[in-house]
Order: sequence, then C-alpha cells, then structure tokens
Amino acid sequence: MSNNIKVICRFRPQNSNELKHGGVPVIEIDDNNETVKVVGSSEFKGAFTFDRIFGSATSQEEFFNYSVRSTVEDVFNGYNGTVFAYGQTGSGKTFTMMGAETEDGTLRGVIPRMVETIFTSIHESPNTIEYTVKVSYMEIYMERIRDLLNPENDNLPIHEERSRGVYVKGLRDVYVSSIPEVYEVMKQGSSARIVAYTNMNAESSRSHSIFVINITQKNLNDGKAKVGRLYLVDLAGSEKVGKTGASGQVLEEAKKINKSLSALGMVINTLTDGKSIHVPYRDSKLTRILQESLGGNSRTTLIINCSPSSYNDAETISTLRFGMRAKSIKNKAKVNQDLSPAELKALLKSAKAQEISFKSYIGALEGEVKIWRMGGTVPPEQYATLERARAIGGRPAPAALPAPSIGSIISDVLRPMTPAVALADDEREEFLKRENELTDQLAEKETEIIDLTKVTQEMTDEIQYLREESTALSIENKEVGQDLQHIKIQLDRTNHANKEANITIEGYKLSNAEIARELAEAKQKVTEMSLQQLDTGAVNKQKLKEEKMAKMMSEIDPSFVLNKDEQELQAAFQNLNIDSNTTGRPTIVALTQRLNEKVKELTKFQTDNEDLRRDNEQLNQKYTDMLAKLNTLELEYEELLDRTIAEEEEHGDIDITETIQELKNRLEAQYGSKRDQLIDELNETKADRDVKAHENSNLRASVLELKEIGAELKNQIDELRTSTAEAAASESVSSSTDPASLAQRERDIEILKKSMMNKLKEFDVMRKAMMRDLQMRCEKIIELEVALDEARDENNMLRRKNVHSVQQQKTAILEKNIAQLMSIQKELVDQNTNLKKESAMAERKLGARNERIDSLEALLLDTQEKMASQRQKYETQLQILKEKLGQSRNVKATTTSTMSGILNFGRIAKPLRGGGGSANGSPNVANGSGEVNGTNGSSALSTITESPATPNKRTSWLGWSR
Ligand SMILES: Nc1ncnc2c1ncn2[C@@H]1O[C@H](COP(=O)(O)OP(=O)(O)OP(=O)(O)O)[C@@H](O)[C@H]1O
Repeated sequence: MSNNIKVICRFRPQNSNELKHGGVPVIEIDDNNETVKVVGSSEFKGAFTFDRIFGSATSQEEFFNYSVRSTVEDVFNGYNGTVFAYGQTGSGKTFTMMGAETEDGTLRGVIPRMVETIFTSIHESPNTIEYTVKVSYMEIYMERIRDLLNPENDNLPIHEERSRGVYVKGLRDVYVSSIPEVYEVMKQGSSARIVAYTNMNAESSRSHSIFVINITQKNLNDGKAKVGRLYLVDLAGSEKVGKTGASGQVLEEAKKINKSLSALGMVINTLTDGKSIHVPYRDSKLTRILQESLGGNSRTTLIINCSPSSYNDAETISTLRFGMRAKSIKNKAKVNQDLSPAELKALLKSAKAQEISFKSYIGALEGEVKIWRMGGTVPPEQYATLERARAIGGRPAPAALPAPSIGSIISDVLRPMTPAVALADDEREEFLKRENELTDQLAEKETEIIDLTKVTQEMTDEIQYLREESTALSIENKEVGQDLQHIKIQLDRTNHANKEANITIEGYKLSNAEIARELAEAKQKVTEMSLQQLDTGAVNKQKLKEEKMAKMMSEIDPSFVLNKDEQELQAAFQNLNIDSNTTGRPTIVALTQRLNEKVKELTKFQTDNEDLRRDNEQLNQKYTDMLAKLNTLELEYEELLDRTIAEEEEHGDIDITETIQELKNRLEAQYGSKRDQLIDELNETKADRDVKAHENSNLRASVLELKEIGAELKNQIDELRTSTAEAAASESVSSSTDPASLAQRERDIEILKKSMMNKLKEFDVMRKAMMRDLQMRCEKIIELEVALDEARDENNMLRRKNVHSVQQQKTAILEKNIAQLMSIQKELVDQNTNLKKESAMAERKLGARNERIDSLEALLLDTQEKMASQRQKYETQLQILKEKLGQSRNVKATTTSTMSGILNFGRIAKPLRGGGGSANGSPNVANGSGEVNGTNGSSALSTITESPATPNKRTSWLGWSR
C-alpha cells in the first residue's frame, strides 16, 4: 500500500535581522491550517497546501503531537520512519528537530520528544515483547560521511545489500537502554558537528545530520520479530549563497550543500513527475542514504521550516515549492517483520515438498533424456513436466514463499528493492556486490587521496619551508657578503685614517718639537732679556735717578756754599761789625728788626718744612700701600691665570685663542685700571711734588727776597758806610767829645753783631737742613718716579709673562692634543686589530655559512630524493596496507569501540522488556510521563531540567555546551 510523504510546514517568528531590514510578516494561513499564501510576493500569487501548517506561535509540544508522534507508532509497528527538516538557514530546522530550551521542557524539539516517546512506548508495551534500541549519528559534510560517534571515520562508504538495504558501512551504532544513554550519545555526536557563523545564523549547521534509531522488537510468545528504523534528519540551510555572506570554506560548503540539496530536489522531481524511470539517488550521499525514505519503504514526514518575513519571502516561496513537490512522493512502506516459528515450519514443509517434486521432476527428465539418447522417442503427452512430477510425488505445490536469508532477522523478501533499472535477482545481487566493492574502493581511494593530499601538502609545505629557508639563507648570505664588503671598506678606511693619523701625529710631533725649541729659545731670550733688563734697569735706574736729581738739584744749589751775594752779605755783616762802631744805631735796629722778621719767616718755613716731611711720609706710606696693592694684584693675576688655565683644561673644547684673547683683554682691563689708579696716584704725588716745588720756589723766592733784603741791607750798609765815613769824620770830632756814649754804642753794636752772626749761623743751619730735606724729597720723588717706571716695567713684564704663560698654555694644550692623538692612534691601532680579527671571523663565518648553505642545498636535494623514494615506498606500503585494511578495520571496529570511545556502553545489546521490566531484570526504561525509571533515567532528566540558564540552541536541551 502506497502512502504519500507527509509534509508539515512550520513558520518561526521574525528574527532581529529581518526586523532590522524592515521585514514584515507576509504569511497568511487559512483556518484549516492547511493552506498558506505569501502576501505581496511577486514570484507566486497562489497558495500552498500541506498536511498541516503551523504558525509562529506554535508550541513544540503541539507541533510534535501532530506531526511526528505518529511516526514513533509507525516505527513500533515495524515501519521505517523518516523525519527531516528542510529550510533556509535560520528558519528553525534545529529548533524544530532538537529544540532550544530545556529549562521547563517546553522548548524541547522533535528528537528528544521522540526518544522519550520511544522509551515510554517500550514501558507501556506488554512485557512479553523484548526490545533492543540501537542508535547511530552521522553527518554529511562536503559530500563525505562522518561518523559523529567516531569522528575519525570521516569518509564512510554507502553500501546496499539485498538483505540490509542501503546502509552506511562502518558506521558505529550504539545500544541504548535509557533516555540518558541516548542523550549521552547525542551529546557526543553534537560536539563533533561542524557549524559556522553566517550572516543569517550565528551558529549555522554546515552539514546534514542524521540521527538513526533502530528498534527491534521480539514477541516472546510467538517469536515474531519487527524492526523499525527511524531517520531523524536536520538538513543544512537551503538558502542562496549570496545572502549568507559566505566566503572561502563556508562558500565551498555552501556549494556542496546546494549540490546535495539540489540532488534531493531532483530525486523528488523524478519521483513525482511520473515519467522518469531512473531516480538519481546516487547523485549525492544524502539522497542515497535517504533512498528508502523517498519513494521507498518508509513513512516519511518532511518538515519545511520557513520565515514569515517579507525580507526572506523568496526563500520562503522556494521552500514551500519544495514541500509542495515532495508532498506528491509516494512511498511503499512495509512492515519489517520476521516470521513466527509456525510460519517458518510451514515454509519448511512446503520447501521440502517442493524439493521432492523437483527431485521426481529431475528423475523424469533424466529418464526421458536417456530414451532420447538411446535413439528412442517419447511422445509429447509423456514429456516430463513439473506438474506430472508433482502428481507422481502426490504432494501439493508449495506456497510461493522465498527462503529467508541467513543472518537476517527480517526476511529480505520483505525488503523492497531500491527503485532502479529492472534487473534479474542474481544480476541485481551481483551488481550490488560489485557496487559495494566499488564503493569501498572509492572510499578507500578517497581516504588515500585525502591522506596523500595531506602528505603532499605537508611535503609542499616542507619544500616551501626549505625554499624559504634557502631563500632566507641566500639573502642572509648576500647580506653577510655585503657586510663583509662593508667591513673591508671600513677596514680600508680605518687603515687610511690610521695612516693619516700617524702622519698627523708625526706632524704634531715635529711642530711640538719646534714649539718646544722655540719655547726654550724664548725662555732663554726672556731670561737673557730679564737679566739684561735687570742690569740695564739697575744702571738706568741709577743714571735716571742721578739725572733727575741733578736736574732737580740744578735748580737748587745743594752745595751749601755761600754764593757771592751771601758772601757779600756776610762780609757786609762783618763790615757791619766793623762799621757798626761807626754807624748810627737806628739803622742797625731797623736791620735787626727786619732780620727778626726773616727769622720768623724761616721759622715758618721750618714749620712748612715739617709739614712737607709729614706729607712726604704720607707719600711714602702711599707708595708702600701701592706696592702692596701691586703685589696683591700680581697674586690675583696669577690666581686668575691659574684658574682660567684650570677652567680651560676642564673644558678642553673651549677655543684657546679666544680664551687667551679674552684673558688678555681682562688682564689688560684690570692692569689698565690699576695703571690708571697708579698714574692717578702718581699724578697726585706729582701734584704734591709740584706743590712742594711751588713751596720750594716760594722758599727760593724768599731766599731771593732775603737776597734782595741782603742787597738792600748791603746798600744800606754801603750807605751806612758812606754816611758812617761822613759821620766818622764829623764824629771824630764829636766822639772825642763824648767817649762814654761811644763805648756804649760799640757794645751795642758788638751785641748786635753777635746776635746777627748767631742768627746767620742758625739761618745757615736751617738752610742746610732745608736743603737736605729738599734733596731728600727730590730723592723720594725720583724714587717714586722710578718705582712707577718699575711698576710699568713690571706690568710689561707681567704682560710678557702672560704671553709666556699663554705660550706655556699653548704648549700644554699641544701636549695634551698630542697625548689625545696618541691615544686616538692607539685606539685606531686597536680598532684596526679588532677589525682585522672581526674580518677574519666574518670570513670564517661566511665560509661556515657557505658550507651550511651547501649542506642545506645538499640536504634539500637529499630530502627531495628521499621524498620521491618515500613516495614510492609509501605507494608500495599503501598497496600492502590496502590488503591489510580490511582485516584491520574489523579489528579496529572492535578495539576502538572499547578503547577510544567516550561511551562506556553501547557495544552489548541490552534487551528491554515492555511493561517496565528489562529482560535481565534490571528495569531502565522511560515511564509514561516521559521520565525514566531507575537512577540513570532520573539523573538524565534532572540534567535536562537543570541545564545552564543561558543555553545555546543546539546544546541547551542536552544540558551541555559545545
Ligand atoms: N518556531 C520558533 N520559535 C521561536 N524561535 C525560533 C523558532 N524557530 C527558530 N527559532 C530561532 O531562530 C534561530 C535560528 O533557528 P535554527 O538555528 O533552528 O535555524 P536552522 O534552520 O537550524 O539554521 P541552520 O540551517 O543555519 O542551522 C534560533 O535562535 C532559534 O531559537
């Protein structure tokens, strides 16, 4: 009996992406929930009709109850069942198949609900029925089948056998006896799935996943057995590639996904157009696996997931069209049932009867052949026929039941064949065998190709690496060569610089020697000059002093010899002594008075002289002070010079000529000011001297005046003499007349004469003292002038000394420079030596590098040869391995299951008994409320309900995160 595929359409709510792009709901579902229209679509104006349409608000439970629950019943009735979800990325396939949220269990999807229902059904069934549940989990990624329970197997072949139908060879299947165990299997499988981010779904399935549940049930009463196989398929997104923003690997995936989905479309088209004979199941792995689900032995439900949004209306219409086409696929589902023993017995009996019939038929035929061979004839009515043989055998013809195949629970007679080109049974068998072999070979070859590609890739990488290494080395080599060249150039330069430096040093040495010689000469000259200067200075000084004194004293008569006038004056006094006897008294008195006046003047002169002496002392003091100042100045100058030299030594980079010039200017300024001071002081002294000279001239004037007085006195004395002579003549008469008065007069004169003489003597003494004092003063002045000259000389000397010290300084700087140059030369020599060493080392290094490059090149060649030989070896080994592969696969299948698997169950069948009892007396099945009896079951459900608060769409319901 044929049955159509059940097509259920489910719309999800608009997502944020659609809302962001201004999408609005464009879906109009009729009241019966069977017809849907995409409003405003330019592509298709009509309506789509399906078995049932669910809107965005449909709950998971409601959806499951209507669309899939019956499939569980079908499987329990021995049918194959398939549920697969089709739709664009993000349309809700995984949401529907697996679910999103498990906190309250309402968001669980189809697969967990099915698992729960299966175990509930087992629990509810009579305990005379024994169940075994087996699951497997695979994905088709890039047209290769990966075992999600053993992901190492990523290119499994698809086989088809008459007895088993289409199956994936080597796919690991696991016996499960409880919901937690199923979840454990799903957890492991889901963690191995390949997902990626696309514009339309953050966690998009990039592969088609197929979860397979095999349920075998055996009625312990009559021995009848049924097998139901359930395919739960979550297809990859069927969107247009452009809209997903896919590129690179994802784009490649998308192309492959599209290829398998278009193969699915082609299969559906072929199955539904009513014309095609050949159905292209073999065009893709997906269609090949789902072969029995599409147009074969299966009760199939297709869920088409769609977006309600205007943003995705084109994809929605495409999906709806797909669903519409699929709706008309007709399957021929049959119960996969094994015969009961009674039926088998009847079958055996009939077979035996048939055997007897055949034997008698053969005997009859042989008899007839014998007659013919012996030349006899057999009339046509006596020809041996099967009916006659049966009649002779006396047994009825057996029922046309085919013999069961060995090793199969289900009679292969009941298994529908893959719709294909009509072939005879044995031909078909042969064809399938051959196809399986070829498929195996193909898978092996594919695996080999993959391995070889990997090896080739590795080798290419290695070659690339070696090439890069070689290039890097040659670049390095080049760089080293350049470095060496550079070093050589540097070495040449350094040698050249060294030579130049040597020459410069030689030059400096020569100039230094010359300077030293010049210095010695200058020193010599200076010494000689200073000696000469000392000698000539001393002589000159004395001479100058004498000259000056002479000049000065020329103005003053230092001989203290009375000049003619004075002598005359003295004589006059003498005469006066004589004449006084004769002259009248009034004149002498007057003279005496005048003399007294002069004495007073002399006293005053003495006082002035005393003042002059004091002034002179002060001048001397000043001179001493000046000398002291001069000494201090000299000391300061030397200190300054020392300091400046020290500073200059400290700051070697200062321009010495500038500094010396500056120093010179400073010193000159200082000396200028000091000289000006000295000159001022000298001027002052000169002024003093002038004053004194003035005073002196005053004195001279006084002397002259005195002379004049003397002359006047002389005149007077002459007059007196004359008058005395006249008087004498007259008085000779009178004296004779008055002898007493004459005697008195003579006494007076005598006294006067004496006092006059005394006064004269005193005056003479005073005059001499004054002259001496004046001489001394003149000497002092001359000494001062000489001291000034000396100071000038010393100043000049100091200047010369300064020049000399500059020279010394220059010499010191030169010596320093020479020392520096010597150290530079030493450094250069050291550098040169080092460079030579480095050059030798670099050359050695270069040699070593070249050797290394040679060896690497040799290694490269060697590696390439080795690679070639390894390739050959590998190919031969591969051949051997191929032979061993079959054996090792079998071994591996058994060992990996125990060794590498995370699952600690599943290899041993755990029969479950209906009614809550397990065959081995340890119940471990789901109860009616979807919960599981026993520790494992309850813990599993608690895992479901106590999953993390923010689960992701694929993992949350299982209570783990990927
Ligand atoms: N009926 C629904 N109700 C609420 N949310 C839904 C529904 N269907 C899908 N979603 C949400 O839409 C998002 C995408 O859904 P899902 O991942 O199931 O799409 P998909 O078709 O499996 O995509 P892909 O093909 O890329 O794997 C998820 O966040 C999911 O929770």
